[in-house]
Amino acid sequence: MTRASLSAAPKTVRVDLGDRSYDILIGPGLIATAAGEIAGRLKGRRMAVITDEHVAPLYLEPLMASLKEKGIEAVSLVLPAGEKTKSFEHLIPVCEAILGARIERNDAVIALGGGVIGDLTGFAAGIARRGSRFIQIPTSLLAQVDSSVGGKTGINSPHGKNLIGVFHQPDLVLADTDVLDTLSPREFRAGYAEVAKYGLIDKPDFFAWLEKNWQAVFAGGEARIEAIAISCQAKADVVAADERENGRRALLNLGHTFGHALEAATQYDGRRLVHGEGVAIGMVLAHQFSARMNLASPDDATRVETHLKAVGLPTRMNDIPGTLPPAEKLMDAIAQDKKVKGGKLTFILTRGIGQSFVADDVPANEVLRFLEEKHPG
Ligand SMILES: NC(=O)c1ccc[n+]([C@@H]2O[C@H](COP(=O)([O-])OP(=O)(O)OC[C@H]3O[C@@H](n4cnc5c(N)ncnc54)[C@H](O)[C@@H]3O)[C@@H](O)[C@H]2O)c1
Ligand SMILES: O=C(O)C(=O)C[C@@H](O)[C@H](O)[C@H](O)COP(=O)(O)O
Ligand SMILES: [Zn+2]
Repeated sequence: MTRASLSAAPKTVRVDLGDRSYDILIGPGLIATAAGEIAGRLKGRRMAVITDEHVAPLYLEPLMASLKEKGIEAVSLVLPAGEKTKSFEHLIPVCEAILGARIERNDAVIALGGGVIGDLTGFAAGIARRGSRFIQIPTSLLAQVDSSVGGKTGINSPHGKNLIGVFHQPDLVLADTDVLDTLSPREFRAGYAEVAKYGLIDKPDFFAWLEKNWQAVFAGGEARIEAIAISCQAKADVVAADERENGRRALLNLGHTFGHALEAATQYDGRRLVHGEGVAIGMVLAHQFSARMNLASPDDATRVETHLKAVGLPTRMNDIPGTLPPAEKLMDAIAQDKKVKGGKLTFILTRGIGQSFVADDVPANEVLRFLEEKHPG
């Protein structure tokens, strides 16, 4: 079992994976004290920090100063920001930076950034020297509540999202909640979609709490920290129970089969659609499709859409700027989804708010007709 500590600051959520268990620390000021947390847990005194061009000017220097103060020798690599960085092109310099810095097995690779940097760096750490230690310092809301936890790493392909990668768990996650103040409102909203996802999977009370308190979560302070801790705890519980997605972990994919197809269809162009926005549209579609299959009430889909719209997220395919490829093309990306088994589609569907389930063998013709109806044309 995993458990969030109630009173301590920072809050700690433990991901319970036997001898690969690790802590997620959540709270203000953690970048400045990062080296203390790292040195207390890892023997190595050499690190490679990977970050992006937006995060580096804000947070790289304080992190490097903290490492230096504790006698940790570190190199850094700054990559372009955005989803297109999750590619073979950028994997190569990350691997070379790790090897060039002579990161040994007790040393570590640090991802300082959002989910793009976390997924790419985690993949490089997973393959360099057949597996190097890895620390996540997530700086976007999405990365703090989702991508930094659970060990899914990888890059995209024109064939689909995250199709190349490995499971490689971090040794530590440091979620400094102060850094969210510099995140753009659009990126904060995108991360919020993954927060709402935990409510829609199996926490109807949390979803209802978010409907009432989302403004406080956006404003910062205790409500925000609480929402992050609840999200991390939810993810930690699922990962501890099903690390490699043989069953229950697939629930974390709610909204993603549609969402990933839309990201691929927009060529991972963040000006049109970012991951969390795809998830928001995908979660509305998953609830609408469940209603169409007579599994849930259409009122639930309306409730989900109303809430996501209220926070300013896109909820329909026609909220995406530009032209989308036809529904048949979206089906090509859906057919590449990692949950497909024996050519049969698996979707996360729902019986109502917080009652999601894994549906195997979803008829492709029904999905196609549904997408044709919803497609902006
Ligand atoms: N591995 C997983 O389990 C998992 C889970 C969810 C999402 N993901 C992946 O995560 C990626 C999306 O992550 P994301 O939404 O963090 O995108 P991102 O990494 O592109 O970050 C969003 C933007 O915010 C900037 N940024 C990040 N932190 C900032 C800060 N504190 N201040 C100012 N700017 C900041 C970044 O430079 C970027 O421009 C997708 O590739 C998605 O597939 C992975
Ligand atoms: O951790 C998981 O498991 C998830 O599904 C979390 C998702 O939010 C995330 O976007 C993940 O990368 C999607 O996984 P994928 O296996 O469909 O690529
Ligand atoms: Zn996601």
